[in-house]
Amino acid sequence: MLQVAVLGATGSIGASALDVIARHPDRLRATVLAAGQNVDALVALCVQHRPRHAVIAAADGYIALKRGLANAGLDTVAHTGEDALDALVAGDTCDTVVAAIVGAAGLRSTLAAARTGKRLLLANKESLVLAGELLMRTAREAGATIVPVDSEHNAIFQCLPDSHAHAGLARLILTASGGPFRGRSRESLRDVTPEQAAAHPKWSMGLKISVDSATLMNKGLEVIEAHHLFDVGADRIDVLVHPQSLVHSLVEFVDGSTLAQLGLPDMRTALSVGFTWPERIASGVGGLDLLAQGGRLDFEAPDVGAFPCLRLAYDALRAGGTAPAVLNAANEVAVSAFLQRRMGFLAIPAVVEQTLSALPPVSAASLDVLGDADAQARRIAEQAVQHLVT
Ligand SMILES: NC(=O)C1=CN([C@@H]2O[C@H](COP(=O)(O)OP(=O)(O)OC[C@H]3O[C@@H](n4cnc5c(N)ncnc54)[C@H](OP(=O)(O)O)[C@@H]3O)[C@@H](O)[C@H]2O)C=CC1
Ligand SMILES: CC(=O)[C@@H](O)[C@H](O)COP(=O)(O)O
Ligand SMILES: [Mn+2]
Repeated sequence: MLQVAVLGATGSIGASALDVIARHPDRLRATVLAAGQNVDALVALCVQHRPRHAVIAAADGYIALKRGLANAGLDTVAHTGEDALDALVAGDTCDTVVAAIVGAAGLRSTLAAARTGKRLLLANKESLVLAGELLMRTAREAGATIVPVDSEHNAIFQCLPDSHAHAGLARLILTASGGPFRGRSRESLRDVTPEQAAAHPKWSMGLKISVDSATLMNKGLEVIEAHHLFDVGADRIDVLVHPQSLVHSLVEFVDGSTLAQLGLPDMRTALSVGFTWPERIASGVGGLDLLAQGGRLDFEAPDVGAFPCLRLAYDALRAGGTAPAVLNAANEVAVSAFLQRRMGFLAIPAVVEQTLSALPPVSAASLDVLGDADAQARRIAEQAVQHLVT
């Protein structure tokens, strides 16, 4: 029986992970559920899944969580704070961790899982963008198994089963849906609303990643994520827009073969792979009927003129050091300001670019250096937001 900690349980990935877990009561059990601030949703999940521990990040939610669990007649133990979460992730109530907290807030618990050699189903791409070398080294040294569950990286993972395949690798091709604004000019995006930006054409996801998909920053973060996961340089990672979102990514080999993984756009497939790979279990996702899906697979080049975030991410990866951490932090500030209607959609790449220019990269030697870069970038990006709106 795999004992699973689901971090970000109240989110979109959390829901998909818990759906797969509930389908396999003989093999999978949710023992730890963690969320940010949504106490009611966390208690409801505890009623359904009966974990041993529930963690709410926001300290002011602790009493309500404790009371909610008691009122529901559960013996689930309530916790709050990052130290408590780290201890649970590292402890023996779980052997498998679904890392699905959104943003840099997920780094600490992701690292705690890696440090203690757990099976890590990694959705929280920001932790790899921020501290990829450190996270991969930590996992390697501790013997942790990282299974990427970001759909593109999960596809590549399935196409690269062993070191022989890796040795013959020519390039990775990440597919992108193009987001809700595919085909539009840069100027036409000036007044788009958060609702329009968050309306992803193919995937049902949290707000932050949906906006990232609309700017193509999601694909930029994924290029950096792929670099760390598969140890491939920026020059051998390409992006291809594929509006049907049925081909989840491709791997080209030196002999001219290209392998791809296809399936309906539903994260339960990638999560199922993560739980039991190399064995496959039912995920609840049906098979892919290509004719029913329209009978065609289209591909086009990304438009980096209209969507400069993709170029900024490649630049940050090539610059190295703390640049990806700065890119990530500035993007988190900018997306949040856009969602709060403090600035327009086109200001997102502007804030990221200004922050990157203000903070030249230094060697990302330690977690402290990366933490400082993240904090400085957030301050500078916030100033840029204020400057843009005044
Ligand atoms: N959704 C998807 O299909 C995909 C998502 N991903 C990645 O997975 C991650 C999660 O995405 P998604 O599920 O869409 O996001 P959601 O916004 O739907 O969910 C985010 C989750 O993180 C929790 N959370 C936020 N801040 C904290 C914190 N400080 N401590 C603990 N928990 C916190 C939220 O809790 P609360 O509800 O209480 O606020 C919620 O459970 C992101 O990194 C995203 O890029 C990758 C590929 C696909
Ligand atoms: C489901 C998933 O993995 C997302 O990251 C998805 O890829 C977003 O779609 P875009 O291709 O539009 O960024
Ligand atoms: Mn993805």
